[in-house]
Amino acid sequence: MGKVILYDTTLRDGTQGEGISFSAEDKVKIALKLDKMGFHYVEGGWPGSNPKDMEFFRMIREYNLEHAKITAFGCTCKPQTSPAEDPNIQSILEAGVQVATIFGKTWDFHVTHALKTTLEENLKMIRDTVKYLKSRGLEVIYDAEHFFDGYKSNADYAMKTIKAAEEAGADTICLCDTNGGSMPHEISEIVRRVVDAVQVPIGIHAHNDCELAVANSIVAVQAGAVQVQGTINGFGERCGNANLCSVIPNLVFKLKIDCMDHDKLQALTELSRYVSELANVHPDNSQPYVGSSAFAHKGGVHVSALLKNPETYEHIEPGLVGNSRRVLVSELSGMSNIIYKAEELDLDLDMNRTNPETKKILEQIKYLENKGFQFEGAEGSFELLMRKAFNGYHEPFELLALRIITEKREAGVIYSEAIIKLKVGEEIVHTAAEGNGPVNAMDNALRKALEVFYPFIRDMKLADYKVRVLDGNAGTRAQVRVLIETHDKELGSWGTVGVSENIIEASWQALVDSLAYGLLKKKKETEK
Ligand SMILES: CC(=O)SCCNC(=O)CCNC(=O)[C@H](O)C(C)(C)COP(=O)(O)OP(=O)(O)OC[C@H]1O[C@@H](n2cnc3c(N)ncnc32)[C@H](O)[C@@H]1OP(=O)(O)O
Ligand SMILES: CC(=O)C(=O)O
Repeated sequence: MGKVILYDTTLRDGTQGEGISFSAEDKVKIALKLDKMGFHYVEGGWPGSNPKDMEFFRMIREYNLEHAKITAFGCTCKPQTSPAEDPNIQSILEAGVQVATIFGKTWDFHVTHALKTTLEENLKMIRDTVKYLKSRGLEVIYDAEHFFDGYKSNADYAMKTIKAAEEAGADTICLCDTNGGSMPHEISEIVRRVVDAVQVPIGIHAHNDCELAVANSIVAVQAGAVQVQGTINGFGERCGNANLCSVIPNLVFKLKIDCMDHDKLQALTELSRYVSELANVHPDNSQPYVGSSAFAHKGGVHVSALLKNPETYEHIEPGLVGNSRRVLVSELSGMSNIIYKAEELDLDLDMNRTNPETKKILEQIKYLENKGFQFEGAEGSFELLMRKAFNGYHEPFELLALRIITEKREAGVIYSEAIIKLKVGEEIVHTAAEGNGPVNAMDNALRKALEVFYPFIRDMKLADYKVRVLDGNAGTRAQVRVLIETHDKELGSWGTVGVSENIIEASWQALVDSLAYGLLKKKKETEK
């Protein structure tokens, strides 16, 4: 198998996914990234749909792209009209692109029930539209909407529609599994028949309604398709499109098909997270290849083998797609997890299987996890725990007393104040601070007391604060887990955890670890 052309439709079909929207500026940023990665086509949007998509086409013209051709999307002209008078087609010309992607109807049922026209008229619409855009000097990709459903319903008519596109001069015909309901064996067989019957290159555009969009894209390529359409992170209408973050490494590493340079593929994880960030959606941790759990190892048996050879539990080397290996520490850990983690964190601790402290700390982790702690997202608390167990750690401060008052005053305003007494070295600090709630007041008071000794904690910002009720049936008596993420410009981000039946106590534990770990990181940084 030779080369496969990558066609990204994140900016068009991707934005048809629920909750996904990009500004014109963000679309430009994504298009530039895709270009840099070596994507061959970037579908920028439907210029006839909305002013933002048209604005994208105006903005992207200012850039000289290295690899990608920008395509503008639209449908065939309306029944009984000509493309020259169809505003949707005219907007494609206005977009100033060199490539138009036009979708047309394949399925007889859609022609009669959605377009409400005749089968003959639909063929004319396809022919006229493709011919018109070709006559205006554009490369034309013809997306055969519902091709597989159409083929199953009336193969003869489905073939006539793509023949009409071919005869009118379409440069590529892309077969769409629009409703995402086809099985791999159907895709494979139908693509093979089409490839034998037409001369133009064939593409595949698969939706994920049966969780098969990636598999269907792969079998289509094996059956002769040479273009794959899909989106970053699988964003798209309903259940999404074929996820190119999976399709591409599958093609390159599993089928040895040339579609992206290996050095560019190393930016795939970053691309995936960048697109999620701009879409303002949380990255899907369990995404194959690029998710943060894709190479995260939790079970003790796995980690033990991994230490001997990573290939025992990894199908590829994570760095090939720019991802990295992670070892999680939890109640499912064995000593291998602890030893691996200590090495990864570069802890100068004498940690090995024969050292009884290693076993003790493993037991302590299991005990704490059983109580509701979770160290997977709290590497700060985990490292402090290990350091405390190995005796080389001195707490940077000690709590002597804490009092929090919450008062509801006139006009419904809630007010909180925390009064705190700490021992820092040999000194006693006694201070108070207000906040918009008890946790905020406690945070402010703790920082106020410590800033005198450690001024750099001003730069450590609370980036995230999550509370999870652990036993919902206990109502307001329930145990809660607080996870805090702290960020510092210089030191990066770290997570800490606290668990208690009292939300203030759980927050206190996580807050104390957050600052104590920040101080430890700072100390390590200055000693470097
Ligand atoms: C399979 C796909 O994902 S295709 C892409 C789908 N994406 C989108 O729909 C997002 C962008 N769409 C839009 O902004 C709007 O739908 C527009 C601007 C394109 C059209 O808006 P309106 O003119 O108000 O039409 P509306 O959205 O209500 O209906 C779609 C029309 O397109 C027609 N149509 C659908 N497919 C085709 C086709 N291949 N060729 C020609 N006309 C088509 C429908 O029959 C319908 O026309 P009708 O109102 O005369 O029945
Ligand atoms: C064209 C397209 O997006 C589809 O048929 O799914």
